[in-house]
Amino acid sequence: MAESVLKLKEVSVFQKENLVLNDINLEIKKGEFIYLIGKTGSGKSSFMKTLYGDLPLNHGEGSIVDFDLRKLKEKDIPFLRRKLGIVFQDFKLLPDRSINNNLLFVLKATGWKDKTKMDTQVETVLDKVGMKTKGFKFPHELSGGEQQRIAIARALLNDPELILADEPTGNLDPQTSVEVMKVLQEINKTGRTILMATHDYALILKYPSKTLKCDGNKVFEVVQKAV
Ligand SMILES: Nc1ncnc2c1ncn2[C@@H]1O[C@H](COP(=O)(O)OP(=O)(O)OP(=O)(O)O)[C@@H](O)[C@H]1O
Repeated sequence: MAESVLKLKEVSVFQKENLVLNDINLEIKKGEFIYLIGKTGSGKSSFMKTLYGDLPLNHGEGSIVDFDLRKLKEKDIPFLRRKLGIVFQDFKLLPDRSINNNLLFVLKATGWKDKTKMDTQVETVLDKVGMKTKGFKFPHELSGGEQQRIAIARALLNDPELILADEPTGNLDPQTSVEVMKVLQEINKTGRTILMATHDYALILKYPSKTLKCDGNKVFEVVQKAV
């Protein structure tokens, strides 16, 4: 049996005092690719934020990549984030430095010291997203799709056990979305677990996979109908 990378039991998600999601019971196993869908405001981002420690888990039990979310302290959050790869809709690259330096910055911030190993790791992750030749460029010199590939490369730097992608194709045109999706699929094929929040039903139809839905304060699995 594959080991679990995320387990939630009777979890409630709050934004301040407002209940967003209630009674979530969920297990994600190593190697799965899971979509999280739901209308605007249904709680997808709040759910993701609870998983990476941006919102506290005060109700229910949750473990993610060996961290107990209920016991998570402020000081644990950087260590949790090192085991997660997080990808956002707006790529969040640092505009004042090259792609290589964006990636080196993250490695330094997460405790890497050996320059040769750092350079090799930067090259490895850029290669994984098909951007090996673009490291010298600045973010504004890249297209949206290319910037998102770099953001995915950045998420891979510390070899994460779970990738949380919140609307990674939200700012991209349909064709570019498919290209970014292919990159995520490749990464999943190498054994990494991915949870991806999306509005993009065309992508889900093209790349069917287990799908969770946020609706009416609940999170539940939906079965995709053949079309
Ligand atoms: N920082 C915040 N403070 C208070 N309430 C918030 C905050 N962020 C979101 N909410 C509320 O929490 C609920 C869920 O929002 P959330 O952003 O999680 O939804 P979503 O499904 O990710 O939406 P979208 O698809 O538009 O990104 C909404 O009612 C929203 O108004």
